[in-house]
Amino acid sequence: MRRAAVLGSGSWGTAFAKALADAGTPEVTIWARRPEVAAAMRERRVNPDYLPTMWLPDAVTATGDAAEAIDGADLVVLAVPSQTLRDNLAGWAGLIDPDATLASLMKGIELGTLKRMSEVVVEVAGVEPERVAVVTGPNLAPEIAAEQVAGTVVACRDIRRAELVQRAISTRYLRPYTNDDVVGCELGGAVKNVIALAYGMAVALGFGDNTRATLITRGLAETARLGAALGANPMTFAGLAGLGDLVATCSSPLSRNRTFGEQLGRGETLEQAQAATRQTAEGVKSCLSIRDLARSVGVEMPITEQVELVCHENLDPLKALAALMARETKPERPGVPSTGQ
Ligand SMILES: NC(=O)c1ccc[n+]([C@@H]2O[C@H](COP(=O)([O-])OP(=O)(O)OC[C@H]3O[C@@H](n4cnc5c(N)ncnc54)[C@H](O)[C@@H]3O)[C@@H](O)[C@H]2O)c1
Ligand SMILES: O=P(O)(O)OC[C@H](O)CO
Repeated sequence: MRRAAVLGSGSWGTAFAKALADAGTPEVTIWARRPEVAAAMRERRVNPDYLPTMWLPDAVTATGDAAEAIDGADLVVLAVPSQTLRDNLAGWAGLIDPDATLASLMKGIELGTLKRMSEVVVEVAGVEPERVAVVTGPNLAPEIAAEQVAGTVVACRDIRRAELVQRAISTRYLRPYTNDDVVGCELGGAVKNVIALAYGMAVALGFGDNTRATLITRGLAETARLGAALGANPMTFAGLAGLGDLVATCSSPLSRNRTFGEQLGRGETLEQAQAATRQTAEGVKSCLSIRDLARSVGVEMPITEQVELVCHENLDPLKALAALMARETKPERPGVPSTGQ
């Protein structure tokens, strides 16, 4: 890649820009919604709001003008909150080079349309699905920013484009793998946020490692069931985009979703938890769209259903856990995704 635009200056967009530059992309321009954040990045060489301790490489600059960022970019990276993608991209679509690769970093499902982020990109930008890559995996931005070693996945229907993006972010601290299962990789990233909310609630309520392991394992089971119903390869969920990201997000106090779940578990209301959270905990909105998506294909997602009730119907998290334990008993059947287990 010669020139990359990173649209969104949150923690992941900023850390991803560093990875692109460290991997050898000569020009990386971050677009920030607030011009003062762009100015701070240009002048002070840090993103003061999101990653104040990470120095931006020389190849990275920032602007508040999306057209300036996108101009001439052969890689356009989308890193805004999922529910804002449609409106933002509508303003950017006409600026994107006809052969540019679009890479989505977002982990959510759109409310209302129930579309994955790459589907929104295809629809709004009017591009072929082969031009859209998804980058997802166990990638807590502060750890990548600190050059802590991690794997990630670049999923794309066109394996040549997946390899282009793979090369563009391959550094001594980030090891990308390609995958052609876009559906599975995206669902892994979106659903793990919801399971991490449940995990955070369990942590705050004082539950131990048995509870936590059960939530991770059954959370992965319902993710794989949804994936199988939507045409994903069930084995994707055993990889970095599935189990890897789920474990990282649930285990890490750096996770916004797990932290938000802990706040709910301590008895805070949705509004109180939102007021204390400056960054996006995608699972709070995506629990609604993922629940609806599962229902639309007749898949049971009991943890997701309970998380939605806690977040949006004020259900006591302890009652949500009790409801999960009171479900009808059944065989486990690991590795055999079906709709209703
Ligand atoms: N932070 C991470 O560790 C991480 C890692 C992997 C994936 N992701 C995913 O990447 C996406 C972006 O997350 P993030 O952590 O970089 O930042 P974020 O979600 O907290 O916010 C992204 C940026 O978008 C801006 N923003 C907020 N509302 C906006 C709007 N209406 N229009 C345009 N911009 C707006 C914010 O100011 C911020 O600069 C999310 O989908 C997230 O799940 C995050
Ligand atoms: O901070 P979270 O909960 O949005 O998680 C960040 C990343 O998705 C982890 O891979």
